[in-house]
Amino acid sequence: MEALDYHAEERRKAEFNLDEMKIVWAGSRRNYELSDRVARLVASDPVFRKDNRTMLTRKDLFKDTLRKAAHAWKRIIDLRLSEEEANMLRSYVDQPAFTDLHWGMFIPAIKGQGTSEQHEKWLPMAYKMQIIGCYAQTELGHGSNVQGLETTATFDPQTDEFDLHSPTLTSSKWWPGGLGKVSTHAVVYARLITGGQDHGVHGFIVQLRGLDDHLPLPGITVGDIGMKFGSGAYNSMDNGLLRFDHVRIPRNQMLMRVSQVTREGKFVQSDVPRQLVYGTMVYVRQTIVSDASCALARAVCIATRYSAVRRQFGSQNGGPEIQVIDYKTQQSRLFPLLASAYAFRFVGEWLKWLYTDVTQRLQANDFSTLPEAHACTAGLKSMTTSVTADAIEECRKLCGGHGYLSNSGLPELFAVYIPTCTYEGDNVVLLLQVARFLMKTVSQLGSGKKPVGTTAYMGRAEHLMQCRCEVEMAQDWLKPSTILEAFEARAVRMSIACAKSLGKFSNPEDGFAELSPDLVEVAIAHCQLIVVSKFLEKLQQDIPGKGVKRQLEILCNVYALHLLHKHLGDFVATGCITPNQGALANEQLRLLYAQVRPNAIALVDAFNYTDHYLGSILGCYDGNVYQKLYQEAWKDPLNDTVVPDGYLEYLRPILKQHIRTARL
Ligand SMILES: CCCCCCCCCCCCCCC/C=C/C(=O)SCCNC(=O)CCNC(=O)[C@H](O)C(C)(C)COP(=O)(O)OP(=O)(O)OC[C@H]1O[C@@H](n2cnc3c(N)ncnc32)[C@H](O)[C@@H]1OP(=O)(O)O
Ligand SMILES: Cc1cc2nc3c(=O)[nH]c(=O)nc-3n(C[C@H](O)[C@H](O)[C@H](O)COP(=O)(O)OP(=O)(O)OC[C@H]3O[C@@H](n4cnc5c(N)ncnc54)[C@H](O)[C@@H]3O)c2cc1C
Repeated sequence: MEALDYHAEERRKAEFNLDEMKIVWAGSRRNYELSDRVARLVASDPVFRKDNRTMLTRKDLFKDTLRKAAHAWKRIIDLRLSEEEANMLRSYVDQPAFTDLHWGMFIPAIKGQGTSEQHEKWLPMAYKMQIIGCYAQTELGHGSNVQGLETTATFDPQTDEFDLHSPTLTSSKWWPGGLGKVSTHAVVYARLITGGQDHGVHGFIVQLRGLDDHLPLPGITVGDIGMKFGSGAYNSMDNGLLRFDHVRIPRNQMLMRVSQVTREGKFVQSDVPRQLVYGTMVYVRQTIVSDASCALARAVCIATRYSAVRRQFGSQNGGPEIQVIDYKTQQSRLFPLLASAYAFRFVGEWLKWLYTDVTQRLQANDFSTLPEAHACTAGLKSMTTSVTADAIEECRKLCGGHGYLSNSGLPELFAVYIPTCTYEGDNVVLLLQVARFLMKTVSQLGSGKKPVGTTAYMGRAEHLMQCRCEVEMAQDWLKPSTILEAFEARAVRMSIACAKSLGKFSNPEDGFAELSPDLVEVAIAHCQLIVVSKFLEKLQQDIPGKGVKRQLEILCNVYALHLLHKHLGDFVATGCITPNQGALANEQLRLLYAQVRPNAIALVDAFNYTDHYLGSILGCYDGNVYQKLYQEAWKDPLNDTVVPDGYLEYLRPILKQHIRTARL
């Protein structure tokens, strides 16, 4: 018997080839096939079940995470999965674990900052998981200000060793994932001291626990920092604390690609810029942008499918009520998020390319694009994660009361997702880095140095400062060049206005501090321009499949025009558009929502998420929401007994007292 599909009618309405859209979303046919196969593999494996994890105690959740990680590793070995497939498998297991840090930061830190001898020694053990590592940078007293870290690594020429020490309480390492209970090793960031001189923060490979007994090595105090936000969620991770009491490590465990310490204790700074010590963060920030599109797509998929099932008001002659997805307010809240998921997907693809390019250049000692890579990864990480975190909460509200149920999947997704706005760099701190980069670019405009890459538009500042938007009718807003010019003009005008205001301060740092809220806005305008322009560039490509390109054009316009509507104040205040042109953009936006509507379910089907990965009754593929909610309610442990525990001690005495009082 064919399973019932409550979304069948919605799926029939789609005006594009879904299979081709799935390939666009995955990036290529090969990616699609790999990811589809691995997602199904995980979904069909009972060990990877996750429907009960919010009910587990912290200890049980942690053990469950260890069990899943061990099983995942066994599957990876048994099936001889490639590195790419293994990464996919871990992400579909969908439970934050120490392995995220081992593969995602420990190994990349050694690869990026180690010498070839260090690669040869450490990477084979790490790849085989004979050692497990984490990334120990943040301290109790300092996270954002990396130069303010206090842990010291003092070179002792007598023994050819570094002495790792935590001189104060605030120098305790605090937060590193995987550190609390699992890691045998860490890349530790500490101030390098040789001959009494402080050379700033560098990375060191430090063994923390015995490989036979897992006990902390002498001089090391290590443990978990405690429960975090939400139930389940990020509590599967052992974020840890760590203190060193004069722990000795050999000299060759300092990561020495950027700087070296010789046998005599001489500090040698190579040609490589010191910022490469921050390279692992740049790598991870880049991956976070692609992950943002996945998390956003997940929330949007749940809210869209549920909005098509849910009906409220408007029944005519006893007929069905209106699907909430047909309310214009629902569409105006939901469809921009759907469009943002696609937009972040494409900018993530582009950022991956940029990162690969900069890595190849660095290997050839070309450091010219490093500032641009830093600004793009910092800015886009910040913008996409802030939008996604807010969007997950918006999707919860879009699902009404049932969105607040744990089994909607949204509370846990929110709890797991929100720290991305903080880790790998607080989002405001990162936007201020982008603003610095933009102010530097503006200050060089008259010097003959042509801005390149994502700031190339600033080279056309003269035109962009005085151009007038030519929109006369709503449909004029559909011209890519019109949209692009409006976003470029807004970004350049905001940058130049801020640069002028900065110029009024005698001390530029004072000016930067004073104007920082405006500078953050400037950075956001620049990042939004990057996302819009990369979406438009994507549309220049040959995109096969009936109606696929057309749908992407609609989504691109929704993305750009909803931003224009949201930030109308910026656009109008900088004189890029008139208030009337703003109103026309809004009119066009409403027309676009009507075009998205029949395709909405198919557009979220294109994410190709299994029900296992989505983990949401509201978002399940077949839309059989009510029956599943009803069945699920009875599985709650509170319903194991008809009369709850505690009735006799606490409820009955009150009730009885009530009866006595009533009798009086
Ligand atoms: C429902 C279930 C779902 C389950 C999902 C499961 C999956 C979960 C996966 C989770 C895995 C992810 C785990 C994440 C773990 C998190 C890890 C961390 O957080 S690690 C710690 C991260 N820490 C930070 O990011 C710290 C932020 N601070 C900094 O980066 C820096 O201190 C600073 C950039 C803010 C300032 O640095 P400073 O040296 O003081 O720089 P200046 O401002 O003085 O700038 C000097 C100069 O350098 C340039 N610069 C700065 N940074 C970089 C860089 N990274 N690359 C290149 N250049 C850089 C800067 O622009 C300046 O340039 P100049 O030309 O001189 O102006
Ligand atoms: C779940 C999670 C996992 C983590 N995993 C790791 C890990 O594996 N390894 C690791 O080393 N670290 C890890 N961290 C730590 C993380 O990287 C830091 O918390 C992060 O970099 C922010 O630093 P902070 O906590 O010092 O925030 P703070 O800098 O103290 O921020 C507090 C507030 O001050 C503001 N602020 C700070 N500086 C400025 C400024 N210059 N201008 C304006 N405003 C400012 C911020 O915007 C924020 O509002 C993790 C954190 C979390 C939450």
